Amino acid sequence: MLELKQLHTHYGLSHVLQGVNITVGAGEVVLLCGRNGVGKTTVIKTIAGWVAPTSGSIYFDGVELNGLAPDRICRLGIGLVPEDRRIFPGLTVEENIRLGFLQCPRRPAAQSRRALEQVYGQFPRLKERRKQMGTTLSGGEQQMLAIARVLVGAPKLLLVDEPSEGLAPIIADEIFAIIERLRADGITILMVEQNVHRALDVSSRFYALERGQVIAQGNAGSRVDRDALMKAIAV
Ligand SMILES: Nc1ncnc2c1ncn2[C@@H]1O[C@H](COP(=O)(O)OP(=O)(O)OP(=O)(O)O)[C@@H](O)[C@H]1O
Repeated sequence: MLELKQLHTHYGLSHVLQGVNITVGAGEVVLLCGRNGVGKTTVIKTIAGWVAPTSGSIYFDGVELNGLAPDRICRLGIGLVPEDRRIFPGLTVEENIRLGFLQCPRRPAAQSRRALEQVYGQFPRLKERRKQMGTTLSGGEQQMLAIARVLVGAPKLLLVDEPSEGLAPIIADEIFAIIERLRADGITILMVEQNVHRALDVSSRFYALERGQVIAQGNAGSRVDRDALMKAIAV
């Protein structure tokens, strides 16, 4: 579904991605991990078109994404849940979710009510709190809201950046359970996560980055591959 080939990205003179090769197959949850500042978020932002690559290519369902604007990439079926969640102040939970239709209108307007009911089915807590201001939700609920807002756009591929960041372990577990459910629903996910042990339990495969390059990759279900990963990133 997604293929990054020899991807290089710079911020000015800083050469952040140095030839990254990553593939994500339909229905997989792929974990991208590594130490702070190695370029994980930059991979996600480059795929979503927020940052332009200097060279290399990105193919999504056979379409080359390089040079496309973020809204075009979104319409092709790639949804990004950013690290900072970006809940809009002054808007209720439901209004925040509805922004997902505007941000990425892949669904005909007639289907939006159904899409809303569908995400409320997946996130009953958001339904209960639909009239509450989005910014007054707890951290875990705000993460759910950020995911729900992208899901109403019916993405084929979900990019999720550090979903458990700043959450208590028990709340982080809820978020990982959501990732697991989305995977069971057939949604393809590329996830950046620092909580490697927990993230591996809901992933199919993993890649580890170091200084802008892939230094380890393997199957999340393989004990040998997991041990090699832990050695490579020393967690
Ligand atoms: N807009 C920017 N301008 C200049 N440098 C940047 C910019 N964004 C990120 N960087 C730098 O690029 C490098 C990679 O950053 P990136 O956010 O991709 O890393 P990361 O692996 O996601 O880190 P973390 O785990 O801390 O979120 C870092 O050295 C960072 O300081």
